[in-house]
Amino acid sequence: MERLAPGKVNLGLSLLGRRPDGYHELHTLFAALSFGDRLFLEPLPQGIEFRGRYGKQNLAYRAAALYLEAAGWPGGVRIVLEKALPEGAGLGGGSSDAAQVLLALRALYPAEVDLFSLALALGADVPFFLLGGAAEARGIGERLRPLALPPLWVVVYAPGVRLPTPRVYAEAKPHDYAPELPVEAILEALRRGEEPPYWNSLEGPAFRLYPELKEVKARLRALGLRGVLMSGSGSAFFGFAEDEAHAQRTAKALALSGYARYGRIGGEGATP
Ligand SMILES: C[C@](O)(CO)[C@H](O)COP(=O)(O)OP(=O)(O)OC[C@H]1O[C@@H](n2ccc(N)nc2=O)[C@H](O)[C@@H]1O
Ligand SMILES: Nc1ncnc2c1ncn2[C@@H]1O[C@H](COP(=O)(O)OP(=O)(O)OP(=O)(O)O)[C@@H](O)[C@H]1O
Repeated sequence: MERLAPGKVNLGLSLLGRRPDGYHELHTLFAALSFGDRLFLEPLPQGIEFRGRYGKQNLAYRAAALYLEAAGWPGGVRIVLEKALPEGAGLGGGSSDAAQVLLALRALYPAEVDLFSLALALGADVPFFLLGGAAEARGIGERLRPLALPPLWVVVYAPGVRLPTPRVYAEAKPHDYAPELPVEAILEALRRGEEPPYWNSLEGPAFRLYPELKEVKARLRALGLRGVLMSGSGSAFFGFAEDEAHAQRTAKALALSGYARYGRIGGEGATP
């Protein structure tokens, strides 16, 4: 069984405040990309064979162990993970891999298991990837409301800066907190091809840690992309191109200095 584990971008991310448990209350819009990692899974009589980095620490491996244990299933699975998304870039790579493993194992070994709870235990971004497409998220990212997005050409660029998510959140200060995102105004601007009125509250902490990221954002704007924003906890940025030719040209120019890809979000073609 082969599955695409799509990446994601956050079409706006507002930090509403800090919770007693140390996590931050979020308001964000997730959008799955049309590209991502690839997973190959096949059933085994027992045990988990995993081929990919980090071994048993890999989120894909951990998702398999969690599901098989929760389902109480003696069977096992062989997983080969083919990474295509840059790690620690804010594109949800590991989270998406984990969600796809949960979905694949439920297909291989159906059981009365609360996939959503297993996903949330693996990470704040994992529940979204059980849905795919686009969704408004609250809480730490687990309270989801599906959204309909117009089809858009998106360019994603990650400079070679690895930004660990916990480090960026740890750097967030109360002056980085912001109100809720204007969801309807954002969707309307995206539909009209205008500059969306969104922001990412984690840019402040990320730019304090790595000031050179400000230049990255300015460069993507100078290339004519619209709605340029850092995704998640970074260091990846994204922006919208006028059409496929513009997206292709821009990704090509950016590929000379880091990870750059173009693809689609929204419309019916967003999720595989
Ligand atoms: C930045 C985003 O990617 C936006 O989509 C997510 O909020 C982060 O999701 P994630 O990478 O799955 O994050 P997790 O692995 O669950 O958490 C990593 C660390 O980020 C911090 N964290 C995460 C989510 C959140 N709402 N508040 C937080 O403060 C916590 O310190 C946590 O220990
Ligand atoms: N399958 C995986 N793919 C990538 N990283 C993984 C995986 N499993 C564990 N990791 C570890 O988790 C860290 C975060 O992975 P991930 O790629 O999800 O970060 P991210 O792109 O910033 O995601 P997010 O947007 O959720 O913060 C990596 O730096 C790596 O150390």
